[in-house]
Amino acid sequence: MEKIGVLMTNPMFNYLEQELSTRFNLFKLWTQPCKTKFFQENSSYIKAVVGNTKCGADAELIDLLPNLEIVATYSVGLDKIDLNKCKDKGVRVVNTPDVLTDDVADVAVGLVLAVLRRVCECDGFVKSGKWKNGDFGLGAKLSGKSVGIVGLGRIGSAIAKRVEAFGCSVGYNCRSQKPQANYKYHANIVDLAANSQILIVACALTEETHQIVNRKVLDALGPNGILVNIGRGAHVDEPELVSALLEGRLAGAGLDVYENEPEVPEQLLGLNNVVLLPHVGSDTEETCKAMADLVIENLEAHFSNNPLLTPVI
Ligand SMILES: O=CC(=O)O
Repeated sequence: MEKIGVLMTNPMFNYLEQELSTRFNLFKLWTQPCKTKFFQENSSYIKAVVGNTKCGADAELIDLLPNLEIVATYSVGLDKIDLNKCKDKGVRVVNTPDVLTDDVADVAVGLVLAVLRRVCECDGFVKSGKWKNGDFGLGAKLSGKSVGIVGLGRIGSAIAKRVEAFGCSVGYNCRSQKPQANYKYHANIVDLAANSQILIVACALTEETHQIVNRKVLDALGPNGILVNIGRGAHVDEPELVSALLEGRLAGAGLDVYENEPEVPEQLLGLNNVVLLPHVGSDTEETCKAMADLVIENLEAHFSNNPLLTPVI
């Protein structure tokens, strides 16, 4: 029987690429020298798209694929998929929730500690031999601080659990209050920021959450406040974040995500009170394998007419 056509939008984890190519007729979009010719010749064979946080399935791609049945993203975030278009066209959508929750929450706490305890600066201090000339300065304490979490979904809740273990008080902002959550709910993010020493962004990127962290929020967090973002770069008004840091209206930031990855605002590169990661929240061997397996299992379930494991649509 002819193998089902699957289009991968850009390079991902090698294991995923290999496993897909043993099961499906795998087309790698990034290897095609002429996209127009590629789609003219192959679009009718493609029944599935595998995307990720860099490139998913926008309206243009979906329209180019008349026999598309399913979009599987190798990510929990859905912001690179035109969900309305998928709904209209009856295209199923799956993502990789749960398996990455712990890793992303770990990175959020790692960023908080790295900023407060100046871990990267300390590392540079020792490696450059400066320690021989005198002691390193002081950091700030995490235990007992107030932490505000924007988005109390799977990842936000995992972060809350972790910072609770540090003796922190937890508040959160979400579209609606979570009846099960034992944390203080703030219907307004400015309110949450005003009552937090550390603000952690952990929500999904949607129209409503685009630049949810704006100047007002940063000013409410204040000159002793720390911002950590493990959601999406577009959650934060980046120029406002840069100004707040440069003008001392914010104490520091820990970022794993940026609006135009892999571009990072130039001014952030020279700041000691900022810790920058290259969008690696879920990038561990264990979790990437689990995410890849979930993509494959979802596709296999779909093409065998079995229920999807992690359906979005
Ligand atoms: O950013 C990572 C993801 O959405 O999985």
